[in-house]
Amino acid sequence: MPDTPAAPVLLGNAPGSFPHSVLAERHPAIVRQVRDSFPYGPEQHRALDALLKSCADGVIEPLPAAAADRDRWREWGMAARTGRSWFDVPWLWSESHFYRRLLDAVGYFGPGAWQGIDPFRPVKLAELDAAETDEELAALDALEDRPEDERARALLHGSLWGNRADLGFRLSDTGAEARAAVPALVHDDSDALWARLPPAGTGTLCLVADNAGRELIPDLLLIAHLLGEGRVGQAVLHVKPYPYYVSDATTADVVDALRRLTAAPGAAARYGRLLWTALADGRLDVRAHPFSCAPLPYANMPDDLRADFAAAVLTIVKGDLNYRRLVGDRMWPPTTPFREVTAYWPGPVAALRTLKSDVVTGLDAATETALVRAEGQRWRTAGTHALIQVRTSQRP
Ligand SMILES: O=P(O)(O)OC[C@@]1(O)O[C@H](CO)[C@@H](O)[C@@H]1O
Repeated sequence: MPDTPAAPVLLGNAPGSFPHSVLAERHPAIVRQVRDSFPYGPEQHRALDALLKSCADGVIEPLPAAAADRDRWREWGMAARTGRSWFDVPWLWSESHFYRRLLDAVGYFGPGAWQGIDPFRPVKLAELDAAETDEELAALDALEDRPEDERARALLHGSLWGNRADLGFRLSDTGAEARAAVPALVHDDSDALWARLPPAGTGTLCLVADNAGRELIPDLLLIAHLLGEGRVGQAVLHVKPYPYYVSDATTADVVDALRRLTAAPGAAARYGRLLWTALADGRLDVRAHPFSCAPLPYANMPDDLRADFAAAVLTIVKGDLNYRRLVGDRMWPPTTPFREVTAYWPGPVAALRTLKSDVVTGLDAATETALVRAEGQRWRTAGTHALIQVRTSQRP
């Protein structure tokens, strides 16, 4: 980032700030929801109590000696954070570590009978089964006789706005779903995105998924369209290796979404079958890299992941958290050029995101002024605005 001095890293220690509210209010609400979702035993209830206490007024403890991922967390900066308040370390690190601890508390990492049981599965499934999902799938039928580029654009916007379907966000902001979205994007590089995905394209698309359910379904539909219409030869879907940020997609969620598609009537089932076949013949691959749950920005990504993204004609990075990791979780002035903060990314990259946290880059000054005039700073976190940002050249 040659011309861009680094902005301050976001911490959670300022009462009244959005990061502080996530640590002080959203995390306890998540613990309550998880506790109510399963008939956990006394050991798990005790561990959840201890986690609540630690998050409120305790410090970050070392991982258990037997934890299989101790070395990984050491590489991810565990030593420097151990013994410090959850509020005083980088917010991204603190949040990410919270999910690691929550899974530990409910026995997800085992050994034992609860090993591998996703504590968020009931809320994810409820969303997948909702009537709104039926309506969204039925709407695909009306698209079928539209020209290809019109379908492509509709599916891109479906994937973008699907990012509002974020269960963690809704838990701490109960009015979020009812609030009307503002359809005009705060930044729209979609022409540059389509230029990377021309008809008769043979390259590989990477899509770094965010939420399961009503976000993952439109992501899968977009992938199906691009494969089916020959805009890409292959696609790689990056998901989380374990449950994360409540509704983030794992491989199990991909399977649930595909089953939902193939069981639906009409066009939805055709998209589902296309994807099922593409998985079988290798045109679609699902990866769950450990770094996808790392508490760090993507600038720290390991070489194997870097090679994946370098080989893609385009990587689409979905959602708010991935955006924070893409540009660095910093309080950038909103007019900081997106191409500069993503200059480290090894290939062309596109961000599709609804705005649900303070971090934003790449806006023009007039847009920022108009947003502030209309909403103060609320536009950054309300989840009502969205953006499509693309950086195609390697260097700014
Ligand atoms: O990545 P997503 O699902 O779009 O949003 C993630 C989110 O709900 O969680 C974080 C705060 O916990 C913020 O980045 C944002 O509010």
